[in-house]
Amino acid sequence: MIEAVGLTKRFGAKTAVDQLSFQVKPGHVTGFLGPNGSGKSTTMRMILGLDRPTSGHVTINGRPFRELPNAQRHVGALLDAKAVHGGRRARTHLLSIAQLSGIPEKRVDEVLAVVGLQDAARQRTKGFSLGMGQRLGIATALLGDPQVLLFDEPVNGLDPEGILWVRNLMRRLASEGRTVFVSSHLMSEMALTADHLIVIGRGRLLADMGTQEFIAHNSAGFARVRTADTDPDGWDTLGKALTKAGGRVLQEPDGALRVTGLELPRISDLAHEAGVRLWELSPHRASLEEAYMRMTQSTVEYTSTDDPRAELWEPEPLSLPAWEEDEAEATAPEVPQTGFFAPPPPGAGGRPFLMPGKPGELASTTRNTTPHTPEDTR
Ligand SMILES: Nc1ncnc2c1ncn2[C@@H]1O[C@H](COP(=O)(O)OP(=O)(O)OP(=O)(O)O)[C@@H](O)[C@H]1O
Repeated sequence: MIEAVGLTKRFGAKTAVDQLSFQVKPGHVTGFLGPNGSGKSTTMRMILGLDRPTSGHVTINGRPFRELPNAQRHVGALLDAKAVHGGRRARTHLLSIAQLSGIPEKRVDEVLAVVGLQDAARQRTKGFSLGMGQRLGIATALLGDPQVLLFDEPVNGLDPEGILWVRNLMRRLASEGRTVFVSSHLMSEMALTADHLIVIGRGRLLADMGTQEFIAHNSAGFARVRTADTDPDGWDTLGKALTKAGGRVLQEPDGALRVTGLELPRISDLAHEAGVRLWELSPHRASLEEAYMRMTQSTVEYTSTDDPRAELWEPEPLSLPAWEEDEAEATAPEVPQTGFFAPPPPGAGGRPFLMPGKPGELASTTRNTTPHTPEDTR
């Protein structure tokens, strides 16, 4: 297990890591997420004893890295795949590390086979592609058969087959009871690989929770409901029935209704009771990428003027049906409230979510400041 307590690192006036406390537990792939410059690499370097914390501490299986006897046997890490002597052959590179750590030579050939570099074993690494370098870095991390593994952007430069291989490798290592801590900017990949997430922004902890829980907490799903075109009044009848039942109803540009706050079976029952035929009733769940973008948006340091995130907080494009307008006038603040509406499907515009007030406090979506409930994610 990796445990950080109040971990802080300052470089002059710059606080790269700010009072971080978290645990990375064995048996899980824990994703480490954060925008560029948020302090991920600095945190990993402190875990590995390469940077000294300004305050706080971090331990691996109860000990600081520098106090671990024969650390290579306990901890394997890939921080920078390019940190290899280019004139060395891949096998020689691994053999030199193995010999320094008392690891038998046959293990070198084992890890070369695991990462699929047997045929390149005698090539000099300066001729390696980005993907081959990543594979060699992963082989180096696995060399001591360690219980704790750290990977900083392990899928950088890998082709789709390589990405799938890394995903399966991480999951297998975790299923063997190892501690696997991996950073990546590829959200779709993280959603498939990590079962737990630690998210930081500007060096501070933003979230520490299961991947599915993170998505549920930081985005709201909704139901799309379309009434039969043959019944022109159907949407109005249904909208009123859903609103009366406590649902929040917005109208999509194509005439469908977007409903939050009601389960799909309940929407179906209400439509049936109102005598309205449905042509569509579908659940929409947010992606990890959307949840992550919403949570970290105000902690991003480097933003292009052409930032694709902009579409996540464009003015709400949906209209309020007539039966919602009275309620909106009574409850909506003069300045639109962040997190007030359910988010749109990815890429369709929407509003940002509330940011946590202090480190570790969850960003959550609220409607009229009511706490988020699991039902809201339907
Ligand atoms: N040796 C250093 N001296 C001064 N500042 C540093 C040093 N190392 C990191 N920083 C600063 O600390 C902050 C965090 O950097 P870090 O590399 O840890 O972020 P990161 O989350 O890994 O970013 P990325 O996703 O871009 O790799 C940045 O503002 C960076 O400029």
